[in-house]
Amino acid sequence: MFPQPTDRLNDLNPFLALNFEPAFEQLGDDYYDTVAAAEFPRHMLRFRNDEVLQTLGLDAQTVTDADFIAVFGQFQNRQPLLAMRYHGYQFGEYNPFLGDGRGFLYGQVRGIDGELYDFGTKGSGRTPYSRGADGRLTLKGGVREVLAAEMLYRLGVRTSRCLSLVETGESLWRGDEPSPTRSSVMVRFSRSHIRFGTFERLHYISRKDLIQKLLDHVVTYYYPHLLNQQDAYLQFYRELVQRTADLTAQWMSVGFCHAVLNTDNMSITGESFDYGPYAFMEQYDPKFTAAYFDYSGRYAYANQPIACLWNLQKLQVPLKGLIDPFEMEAALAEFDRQFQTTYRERMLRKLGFEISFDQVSIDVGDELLRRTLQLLWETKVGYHDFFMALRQQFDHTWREDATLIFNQAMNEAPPEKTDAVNHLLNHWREFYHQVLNSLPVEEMEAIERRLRQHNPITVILRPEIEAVWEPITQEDNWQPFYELLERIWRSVEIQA
Ligand SMILES: Nc1ncnc2c1ncn2[C@@H]1O[C@H](COP(=O)(O)OP(=O)(O)OP(=O)(O)O)[C@@H](O)[C@H]1O
Ligand SMILES: [Mg+2]
Repeated sequence: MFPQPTDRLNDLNPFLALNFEPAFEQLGDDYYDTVAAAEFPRHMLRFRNDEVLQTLGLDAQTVTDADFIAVFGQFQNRQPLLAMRYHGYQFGEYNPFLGDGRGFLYGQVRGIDGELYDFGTKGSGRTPYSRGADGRLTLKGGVREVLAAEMLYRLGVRTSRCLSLVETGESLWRGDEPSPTRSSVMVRFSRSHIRFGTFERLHYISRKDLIQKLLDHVVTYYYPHLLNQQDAYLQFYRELVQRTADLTAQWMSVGFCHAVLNTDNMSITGESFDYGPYAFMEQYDPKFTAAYFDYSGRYAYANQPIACLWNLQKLQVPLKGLIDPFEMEAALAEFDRQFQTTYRERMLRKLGFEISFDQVSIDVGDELLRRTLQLLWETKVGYHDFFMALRQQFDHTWREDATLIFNQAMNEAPPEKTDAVNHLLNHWREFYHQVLNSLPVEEMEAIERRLRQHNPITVILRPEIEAVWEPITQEDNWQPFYELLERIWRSVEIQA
């Protein structure tokens, strides 16, 4: 049933014919260990990301499933495979025993956009950093990461994506999944796997020379516009602060809780990756915590900005021999403003509006946002349900008559809450009505369009994910998973 790898020669397998650029490899072996991939008993391609193939300049029609398996399941004909070395702060504690313990950097290539990308594996076998663990990824873990990355990508979050997921035919034992459970190997397509923790390790081993070399590498490959500029290192840090603040705002606006914001899961490109125990929150709840082992709520939904800020502050330690610490602090002080600006902008788009001098002012926008969050909090209406309802029910008549706003929704609050809820809702309606009326009538179309672009009609709350996992685990039925992916891809209208 499953295609098996053929003997296509290197130059016939489109992946092996790509022009690999050994950027990280050229840094030298202070930064990685050369490792071998595990040999798996079986290879079943469960997911291939044909959209990513486009970024690679490949025509999906010419890439067979067997090509995927040969390269991203069997790891044929490619060396060296590099287990990257890194440390990290995990839940606030420094851990010097990390590193790619179940993955490696398979290779790096330029996309047709001119950017350098990593193929990084997860679940590809043991390495010197496996610490007694099996080096494997559960199939469910792989499925969850595919879904998160595709959903976030669609919602305009700067994220890595999964290029492939191959089921590998082994039985794994895990404390957090009914075991034995199935195994997989995933290949991630990412801007970079250099983590904050990659720098932290070099500081820990007191190698300022290696820190500088890595910093030069990061600027050259990921911040090339800063090359030859004065203070390029400081500007890199400043831009990373900005990108990370933007990323945090992107997560928050889409109701996403990453759950494991350790410094080994923070990319120096400001891209989001490593989707383990993440969750999209059902109802607006600042304290919502996704990882069952996060007892203190350190990485709760609303703590994400402070957690990322803390991580950026920790990154100053390895950088401080090369960048003025006062300047870094000043750059970090911009985090909050950047976060607020992006969060406000994204949330107002979800409400249909654009902040600008001839549209909605910052003050009005902030007031609308405050009232919206209060309404969500008090009514406990689903976070995504609310915005989905806004998208689906929005009508031009709302501009004429405030009582028509949401007249089909949110009448289902528990009886004891009805009065308070109605009161809040009425206030919200009036304010929304006022904002609509402050704009020219021609804006109504644009508002409708924004609502379609920023509010997904499909979300992947835990029940949705479990609903596709059940048929896979019960009867090896992958259809619901593929259907969910289709719905994710169609969940928002793509901006022209
Ligand atoms: N099953 C495993 N076998 C070996 N090492 C593991 C395993 N699971 C996790 N690790 C190691 O534990 C640390 C934290 O793992 P985490 O769950 O954050 O994901 P990951 O494996 O790091 O992958 P990535 O961060 O690239 O998504 C890493 O050093 C990782 O390599
Ligand atoms: Mg990780």
